[in-house]
Amino acid sequence: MTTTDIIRVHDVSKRFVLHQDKSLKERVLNVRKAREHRNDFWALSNIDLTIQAGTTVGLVGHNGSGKSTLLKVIGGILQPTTGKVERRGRLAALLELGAGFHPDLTGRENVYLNAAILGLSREETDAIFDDVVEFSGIESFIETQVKFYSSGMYVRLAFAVAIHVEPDLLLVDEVLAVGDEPFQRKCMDKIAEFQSQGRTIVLVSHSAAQVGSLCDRVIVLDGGKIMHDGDPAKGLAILRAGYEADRVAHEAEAPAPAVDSYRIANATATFDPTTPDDVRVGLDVEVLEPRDSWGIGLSIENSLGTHLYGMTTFDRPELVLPNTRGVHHLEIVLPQVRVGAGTYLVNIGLGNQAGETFHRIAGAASFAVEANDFGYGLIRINPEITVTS
Ligand SMILES: Nc1ncnc2c1ncn2[C@@H]1O[C@H](COP(=O)(O)OP(=O)(O)OP(=O)(O)O)[C@@H](O)[C@H]1O
Repeated sequence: MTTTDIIRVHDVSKRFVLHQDKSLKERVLNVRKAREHRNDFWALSNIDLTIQAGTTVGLVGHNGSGKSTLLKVIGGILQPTTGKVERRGRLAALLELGAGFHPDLTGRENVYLNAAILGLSREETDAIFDDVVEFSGIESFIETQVKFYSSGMYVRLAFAVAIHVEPDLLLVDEVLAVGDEPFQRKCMDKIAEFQSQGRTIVLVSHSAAQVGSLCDRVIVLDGGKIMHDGDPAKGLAILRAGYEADRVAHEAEAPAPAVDSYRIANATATFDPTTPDDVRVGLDVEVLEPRDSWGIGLSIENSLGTHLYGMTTFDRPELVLPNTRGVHHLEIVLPQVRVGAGTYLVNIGLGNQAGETFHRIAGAASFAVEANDFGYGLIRINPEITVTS
């Protein structure tokens, strides 16, 4: 390790053994054959990485890609099957909900127990105790056994302890998502303060916004292997592309919707950064059986499923849509769609004002925004920066 390295993960693989025997009887009968019945599963394969002190690293990936396993291996909570992990400095980890807390002890007793595990003396814990309780915001429950805590209360107390023991390295799994919004904001402020103090943070998050704004490095895991290690915007783009591929595969499996009067025959969407930032949606609608009236609904979502925009033609009463049998081509231009880099889905539905749906295709078309103008995030901004004194 160089002096600035705080973690070094060297060729680490982690195998879990999944036993397939279902019943105790089967297990007793198969006691000799147990080895034949086990299924090895590699949750991590040949992971190499070095984390420098003072950096904030985000671990992202699909469910089951190995993020939590890697975080636990980094934290020494799980031993790798092969390879080794070197670590320096004081470590505080917020992993599974309730991990590190004894259910029969009170909040107060758990604070002392946790702090002791993290290397603090009784006097040192006395000195931080009031701040821990104040930060957690659960003063009135501090003498209650933690088995009676809600999941939010667990996380509040665990995070409060973790940040007050002055760790060099903070590991945070998805647990923070459990807290309510004001508490999450308070945690984010604290994490930002940690960053400014030069501490190291490794976090697992499903929130692209959180990772994009906090991390200076993103590691994308897929099937226990590193797919990307480095630039956060690129990492998040790779992750989104993966979600999009899954969605397309899922759509392909979905049964075709019932169609009676109107049908979406074709849909395309293109993004043109030169126009500037127009999204052009081309739509072929086949009128099979004309009704009194019909309209189009359109919405845009990102590949993490966040709904960004929606409209219907019913809100434009002056618009007259063709209503004779045959295929009609329409174009809907959405100007100035200043969304950040990523792939976006266009959902289209045909129906009437009474709420009847004739045909709807989720993800009827998609468009890609290649790059951000400057910085990163859900929207694209090109800031003007001037020095005024
Ligand atoms: N103790 C265990 N025994 C057996 N398999 C395990 C164990 N822990 C994790 N796994 C498996 O290892 C794989 C990786 O799990 P891990 O929890 O690291 O994924 P993750 O990326 O954090 O997922 P998520 O986003 O769902 O939290 C999963 O397939 C999981 O089922």
